[in-house]
Amino acid sequence: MGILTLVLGLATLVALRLPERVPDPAGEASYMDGPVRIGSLLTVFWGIVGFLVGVVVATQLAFPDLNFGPFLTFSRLRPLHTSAVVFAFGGTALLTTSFYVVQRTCRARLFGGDLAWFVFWGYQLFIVMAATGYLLGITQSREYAEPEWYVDIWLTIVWVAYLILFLGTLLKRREPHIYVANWFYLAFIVTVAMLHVVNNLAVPVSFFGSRSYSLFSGVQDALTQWWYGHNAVGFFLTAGFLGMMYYYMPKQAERPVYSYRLSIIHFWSLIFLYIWAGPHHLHYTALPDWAQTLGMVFSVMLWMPSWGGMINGLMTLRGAWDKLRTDPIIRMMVIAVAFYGMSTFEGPVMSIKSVNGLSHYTDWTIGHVHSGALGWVGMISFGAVYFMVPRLWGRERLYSLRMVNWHFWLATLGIVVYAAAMWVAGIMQGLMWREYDSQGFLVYSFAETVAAMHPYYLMRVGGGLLYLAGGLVMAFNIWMTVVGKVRSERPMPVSASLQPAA
Ligand code: HEM
Ligand code: HEM
Ligand SMILES: [Cu+2]
Repeated sequence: MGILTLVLGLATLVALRLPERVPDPAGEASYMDGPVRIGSLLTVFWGIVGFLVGVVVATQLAFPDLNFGPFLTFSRLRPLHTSAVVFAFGGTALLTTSFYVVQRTCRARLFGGDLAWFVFWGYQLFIVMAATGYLLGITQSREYAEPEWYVDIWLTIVWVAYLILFLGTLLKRREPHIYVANWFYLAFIVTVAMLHVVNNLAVPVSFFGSRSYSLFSGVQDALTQWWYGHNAVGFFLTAGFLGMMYYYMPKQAERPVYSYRLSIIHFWSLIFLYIWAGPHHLHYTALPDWAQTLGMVFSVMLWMPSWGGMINGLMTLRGAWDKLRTDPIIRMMVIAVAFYGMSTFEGPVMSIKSVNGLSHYTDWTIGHVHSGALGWVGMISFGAVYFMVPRLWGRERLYSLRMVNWHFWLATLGIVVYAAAMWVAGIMQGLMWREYDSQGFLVYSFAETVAAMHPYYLMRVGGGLLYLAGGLVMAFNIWMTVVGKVRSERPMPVSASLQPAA
């Protein structure tokens, strides 16, 4: 609350002292790209912060002595990691790209003038309030919704403003058609608003204290949390990023979307199915059996639209596959879509009750999370930033394409190491927990299964470091592009078949 007061106070002072604004010479005719520029840079910044904290928590799991209390224990740094990557990195990427995409596909300036600045900085303030709370030990202990009531109220205000901004821009569009990317962004904004409000219904203990009590209890509470948690994956980590895919992939490939009809089917089936699948997080709990089965069935059905979307993305490259050799940005987008396909195949498999009986509580889940997170969410965002930055600063091209290539390989290698280590660790863990001897006694104590994880946790630290290194290469490349440098380097190889005949 102190931070909120301080920031709002300072902002008021700045606003009061600001000289009379010179109206933008291009006025309504131009796009509002100020928040998009800062957002592109902050996406990179938050990415690196989030990956760094990820490497720290991964190292703490391998070496528990590295828990330095009370501020830097695993328990406080873990939500710092998840919020930094999902909400700070992913959220800033979503806000930024949605501002960019909606203006261009509607041929309209963002609605509401400075409203966009309020939404942008208001969201950044939310991130800072949430993160400082975690380190101080303030949490309502709901996964992916840890911030307490005072932060939740602030986010609600910002989010409603975001919805008004987005809808307003759609309404004043000068393009008869609403491009499909905007449907995905809109679904993301509307659903996240609903999820956020319901999941955070709580009564504060006092006006000046941070503590509150949830309106729900028992199994209803669990179901509310996982209705939220699962759809946070579906609408925050999936729908919004699909909006990105549907705009930036065709742009970078210079090809139209493979099938517009498929994209509409993809959209409606995805949003209809996702909302029912939450109970797959609560298999074999006190949740009624029918609800668990319902969650499982809808999860398995989700495989279809997910792959429809993946195929639509990949097939956009038809006739342009050679670009995979010459354009590392396209390569980044393709691997993103491939990981989207992989994690949306793995998810339905894990939602089957008998499989979940093995995978639940194990590192298999963590591997699944990160193939979606590092592979899909991370890579598609990197691709979008690489696409936007030269255009936003009026540069002819990025500082270095070869560095994009380095980033691509470092990140891909990092994901593969991370995911492979977690699959082996997770399945081993699950099998060790259920290993009985001929007399019916458990073969392994829990501590033994923890010790068996050590080598895999070390491998994960290695994978995380590679991914982080890729992020640093990107930060350097983006910065050099912004300051206007162009690296003199050999161009990326052109495939032999495309070489002009001598
Ligand atoms: C350098 C890269 C990264 C590393 C080393 C890393 C490491 C970790 C570690 C060690 C955990 C805790 C696992 C546990 O409690 O057993 C974790 C959890 C998590 N991470 Fe990451 N992470 C990275 C990047 C990301 C990214 C980019 C995202 C999302 C966009 C992400 C999303 C998550 C989520 C959602 C969880 C919670 C998973 C669960 O509770 O099932 N991580 N990460
Ligand atoms: C068709 C799509 C998908 C289905 C059906 C699905 C299904 C599942 C299942 C069954 C679990 C394990 C629940 C448990 O045992 O606790 C899970 C966990 C998770 N999945 Fe997925 N998944 C899908 C796609 C994705 C994607 C694309 C991402 C990321 C971008 C993702 C992120 C997560 C996260 C963060 C968790 C961990 C939740 C937690 O326990 O903290 N999922 N998913
Ligand atoms: Cu789920």
